[in-house]
Amino acid sequence: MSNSQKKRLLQVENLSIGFSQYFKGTQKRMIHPIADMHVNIDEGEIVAVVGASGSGKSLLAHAVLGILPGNAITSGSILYQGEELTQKRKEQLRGREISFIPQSVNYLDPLMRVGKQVQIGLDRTTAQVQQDDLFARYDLKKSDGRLFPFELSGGMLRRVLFATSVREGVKLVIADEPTPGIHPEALSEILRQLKQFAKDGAGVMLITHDIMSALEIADRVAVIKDGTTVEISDVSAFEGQGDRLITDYTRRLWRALPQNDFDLEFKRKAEESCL
Ligand SMILES: Nc1ncnc2c1ncn2[C@@H]1O[C@H](COP(=O)(O)OP(=O)(O)OP(=O)(O)O)[C@@H](O)[C@H]1O
Ligand code: NI
Repeated sequence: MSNSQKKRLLQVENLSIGFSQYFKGTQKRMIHPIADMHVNIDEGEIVAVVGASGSGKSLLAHAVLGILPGNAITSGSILYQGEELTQKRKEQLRGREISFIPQSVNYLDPLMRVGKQVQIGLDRTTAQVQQDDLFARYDLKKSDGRLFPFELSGGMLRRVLFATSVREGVKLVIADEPTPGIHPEALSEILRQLKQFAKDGAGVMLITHDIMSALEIADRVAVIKDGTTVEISDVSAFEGQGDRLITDYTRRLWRALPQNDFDLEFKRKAEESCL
């Protein structure tokens, strides 16, 4: 897709998420893991969301999908195709136009055969053929479809999760850590599939710890720290010593990658300058 055709698909502004919690039995308090988070995704664009564990990446995804727990209180705005994404609209779009590849295999139904789970949302008459096709694509045996989740390995379950997200007419794909525990061929298949979603015009939010994979396929990278967006940069800024990156935090993240083997003096100076 050329730039001139690209349209804004998702726009998250000033997102804050708090939880009311009981402590000491009866007293109530609020915690605010997310404050003033923002991110936007255009049609045909892959935006990677990276950040430390607990920084709020999954909560961002869950807020867009409308699957936050009941005690969550959110503020800010989430626009999808220029219109406010209300809870009702989230529920209508989820699993259809907006597809979710969850972080945990616990999202699968433990009591349903995995083949049936992959068929959810598919046209009845062609569901079996499509399932066979998806299983082949993700290196699963046809007979695996008759198994229950507990009978599959972690890597196989992740591939089943991926298969549940591939639907015709998908416009926004939210993939939360889709790659851990996946062997290299399946990893490149998953990255290829995410790229294909984007090529077909969908927007992709790729949440990951795997910055190298993210840089391989993403157009832009949003860096999240302590529940806030610290930077959104073009992937091209992740080169050399990261001089084109905006924040020291992101520069440090980039320089800390194993292949960016800068000399120690440089690392020390970089660290001092961010303290
Ligand atoms: N239901 C909840 N109630 C209270 N706090 C929560 C709840 N869910 C998440 N949090 C807190 O919000 C913060 C962000 O959590 P989140 O799951 O979004 O992190 P993450 O960036 O996805 O981490 P990881 O990379 O480990 O998956 C964490 O500190 C977490 O403890
Ligand atoms: Ni997470």
